[in-house]
Amino acid sequence: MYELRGVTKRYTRGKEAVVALDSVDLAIADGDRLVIQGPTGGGKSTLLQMLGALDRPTAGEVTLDGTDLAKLSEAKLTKVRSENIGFVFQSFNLIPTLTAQENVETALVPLGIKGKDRRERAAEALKSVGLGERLGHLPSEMSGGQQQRVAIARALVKEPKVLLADEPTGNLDESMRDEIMDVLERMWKELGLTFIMVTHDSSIAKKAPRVATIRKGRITVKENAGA
Ligand SMILES: Nc1ncnc2c1ncn2[C@@H]1O[C@H](COP(=O)(O)OP(=O)(O)OP(=O)(O)O)[C@@H](O)[C@H]1O
Repeated sequence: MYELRGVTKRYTRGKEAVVALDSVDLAIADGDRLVIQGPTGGGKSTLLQMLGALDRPTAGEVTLDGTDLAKLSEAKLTKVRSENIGFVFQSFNLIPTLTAQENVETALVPLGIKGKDRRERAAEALKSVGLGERLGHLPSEMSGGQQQRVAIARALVKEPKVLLADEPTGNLDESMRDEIMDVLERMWKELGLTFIMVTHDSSIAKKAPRVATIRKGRITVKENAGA
């Protein structure tokens, strides 16, 4: 479970200081599905970076299962990320010269999983997102929706506790958006993930059980009884 207490993130741009997060308190239980929305520049991506241990807060605590991420060394943070946290981004971030299977395998390299085991797990993950027939395809040989499914398989092949997604449907048209949301929702249910997603899309936010809105670095959270 995540617990954020008084999380503040300040960036300095020249002489100007920007408060991207302003004393954010937030608890996210294991297995929760949380959507983060808000106006551009409000602090959504910054919050996701704190949750993903990609950056440290200026002040406050970000604890994951009781460990304060801000206090860990870089080496320990890398370990937490590679074992426990899967990331999916708007721009799929696949390696263009690697096949779908090889892209997924990259997530298992830091865990020391080798050879046949790695190939089998990557193939299995691609099958679970409906790409069992596309293992040998390069990103350039796949549609946007298929590339995002490879990215989802790469995020989930290591069986993380947490999946963080930053605008995962932002580069996709409406039909692919629905397809990707269906895959993400199915994975959340099947794998018991804690799933946290930033989106501008209000139709996605309407279906989420819990929605956090961030404006000017301040957070409000609403339960969505109908979802
Ligand atoms: N590395 C950085 N250096 C300086 N300022 C930054 C940096 N990253 C973000 N900011 C600033 O922090 C504030 C919050 O940015 P953030 O990217 O978290 O917002 P966002 O809600 O994700 O916006 P968007 O919807 O446009 O992606 C903005 O004012 C932004 O300009």
